[in-house]
Amino acid sequence: MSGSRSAKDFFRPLAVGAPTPPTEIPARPSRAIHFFDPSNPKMAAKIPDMVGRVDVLLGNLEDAVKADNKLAAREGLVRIASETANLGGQSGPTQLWTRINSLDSPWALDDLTTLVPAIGAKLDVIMVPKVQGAEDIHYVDRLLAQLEAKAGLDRPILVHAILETARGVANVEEICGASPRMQGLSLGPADLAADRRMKTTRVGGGHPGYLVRQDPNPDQPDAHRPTYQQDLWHYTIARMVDACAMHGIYPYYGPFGDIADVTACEDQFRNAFLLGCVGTWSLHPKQIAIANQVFSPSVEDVAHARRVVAAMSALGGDGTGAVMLDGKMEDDASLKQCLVMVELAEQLAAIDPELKKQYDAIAEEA
Ligand SMILES: CC(=O)SCCNC(=O)CCNC(=O)[C@H](O)C(C)(C)COP(=O)(O)OP(=O)(O)OC[C@H]1O[C@@H](n2cnc3c(N)ncnc32)[C@H](O)[C@@H]1OP(=O)(O)O
Ligand SMILES: O=CC(=O)O
Ligand SMILES: [Mg+2]
Repeated sequence: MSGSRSAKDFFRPLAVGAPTPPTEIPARPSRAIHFFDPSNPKMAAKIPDMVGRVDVLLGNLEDAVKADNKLAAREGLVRIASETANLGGQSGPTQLWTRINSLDSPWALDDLTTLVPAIGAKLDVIMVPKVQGAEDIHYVDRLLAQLEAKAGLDRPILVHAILETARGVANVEEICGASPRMQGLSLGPADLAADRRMKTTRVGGGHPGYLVRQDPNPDQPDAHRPTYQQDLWHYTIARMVDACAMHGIYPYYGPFGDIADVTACEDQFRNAFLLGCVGTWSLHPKQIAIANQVFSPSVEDVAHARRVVAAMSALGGDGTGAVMLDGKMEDDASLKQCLVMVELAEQLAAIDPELKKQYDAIAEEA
């Protein structure tokens, strides 16, 4: 919770007539947040067909959009949101998000004052880049409340922060708790690497130089010593996951810029999934399928999780006690992990008919 507001005020609207802030952030499937540049006619043309096939479509207005195209991107997003059926809003199969320009840029204010009146009812989440601390969220929070009140919106637009500065990482817990609108965090490995003065030149992913080497064998000092590449982003993602879990919001991996390396992309996404992230960014259409697959629990894991839930239910259903399953001890702690899997599988099955078929098939086999 914000340090500057009392508990009773935290969930009051920040402007007269603005919608009431949410007390809980719903767990809507968001395995892939697919980025597109609304000023790029080829990308824009593909958006209607992507509705229903990707969990989130994000009209990007920030980095990767040329300065000369900033206005066209903003206007393009308004047009796409207005003309595309079933996109955004609470009931659509595909959420509509945007990434506005950074708050110190010449464009951020116009991004918000244009988008909220024009397409506020369809916009689910606004992603704010380069968030440094709670003060950035407080600024967006108040401005959104004013704009929502003026536009007569009845549902608050949620806010998502990109963690991509050293100060942002240092302030991660206060950013997550700065507003009841906070929906989640994404890792921004490219800007974060630059801000930290890391010696990398990539957009996310690993680096072959970041490794540990096996100790020498005293009996064979000249023998080959294998090396093991380490994950540059483990520390930051782990901090994000804890900060988000503590505040009841959702962590995401960010961009993986090596579009051609689908194998390493899948590995990076899976590390984030296993650590607790709920989704990732997709920069190119071919990353959508990778994200959807990685951020959906496997049928084997869901089958196992259901067996643990059934075994613990047979014990009385209150979570107490322990059972042996396939030689392994299961108790309340493993039951809770299994419930995370089962609940996620149910949420995804509700929006993904192909996945539903796979999960249903294993239920019938069991
Ligand atoms: C560090 C950060 O901030 S990351 C976030 C910001 N970056 C982005 O948002 C990048 C978004 N993606 C892109 O700009 C592009 O995918 C690029 C530049 C990486 C590659 O683009 P291309 O060289 O055109 O890729 P490619 O030729 O494989 O594209 C195939 C088709 O998919 C389209 N396409 C490519 N990316 C996308 C996308 N993100 N959404 C929709 N369509 C896309 C292309 O327009 C092309 O269409 P066509 O068949 O009608 O010609
Ligand atoms: O915006 C994303 C990043 O990695 O920087
Ligand atoms: Mg960035």
